[in-house]
Amino acid sequence: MELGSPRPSDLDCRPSASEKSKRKSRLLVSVRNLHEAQLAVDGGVDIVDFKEPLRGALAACDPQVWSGAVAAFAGAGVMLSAALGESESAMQVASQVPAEFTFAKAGPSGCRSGEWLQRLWDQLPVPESVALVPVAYADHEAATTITPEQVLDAVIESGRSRLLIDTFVKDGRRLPDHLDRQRLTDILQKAQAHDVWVALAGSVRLREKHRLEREGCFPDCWGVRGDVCDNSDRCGLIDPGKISLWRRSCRTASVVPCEDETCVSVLG
Ligand SMILES: O=C[C@H](O)COP(=O)(O)O
Repeated sequence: MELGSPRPSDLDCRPSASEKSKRKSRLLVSVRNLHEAQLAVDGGVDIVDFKEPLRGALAACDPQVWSGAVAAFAGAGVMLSAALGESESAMQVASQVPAEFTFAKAGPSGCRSGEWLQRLWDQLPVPESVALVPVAYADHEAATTITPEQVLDAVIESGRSRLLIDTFVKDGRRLPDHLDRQRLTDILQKAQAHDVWVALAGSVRLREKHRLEREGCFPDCWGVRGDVCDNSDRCGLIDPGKISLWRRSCRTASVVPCEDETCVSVLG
């Protein structure tokens, strides 16, 4: 069953065995410096995303790290991404994103309407070659902004083609604590119907990825930081072994072939 087609029941929403093999997602890992970026590249991630976890959900790294990344990884077969921070700080650093980067992500904090957000996206001075990735927060109230559904509508209305859903407050609560399966699948279905590429993030653990996939949530990309760090501390050190587990999960089976959490936890 394609995500854009009607779903007769929750049970039918689960993909068949043949569909499972087609469900592969990109893997984005957020790093804070070039050393961590090298670990991510060595671990085979698709997108290396630069952000400083100590300063918030989507805080930018020093632009010197961005230029160092171009020198180190251009031609390494990996896409580079920059977190720009929230609306106002994003405006200040957007023009410094290297043209060699593939993506730049801007947070919606304080933007209280779709029009407001669209104005922000239009005004951000990212280089033309860099795709702006609008961000929605699952816990939007904490960021004084609109819901992920409303952000998706603004993305569609503005003719943009990407959306990252993340969490604003990193307090242990995770994406599914704010957005239930029904809302997530509805968002993904609508996005797919409008050719919008969606990345899901927000303190997601590997076992939750597996569970969400069993429930029919198949984003184009999964974004992680905390779950690939020692002790799942997003400000801690990156663990290459955890990157491998995520990479294997994203590149091979999107859905683990069992239903119980014990089995999932072996993989996750
Ligand atoms: O863009 C994705 C985020 O970096 C995810 O970070 P997190 O897993 O610590 O919430």
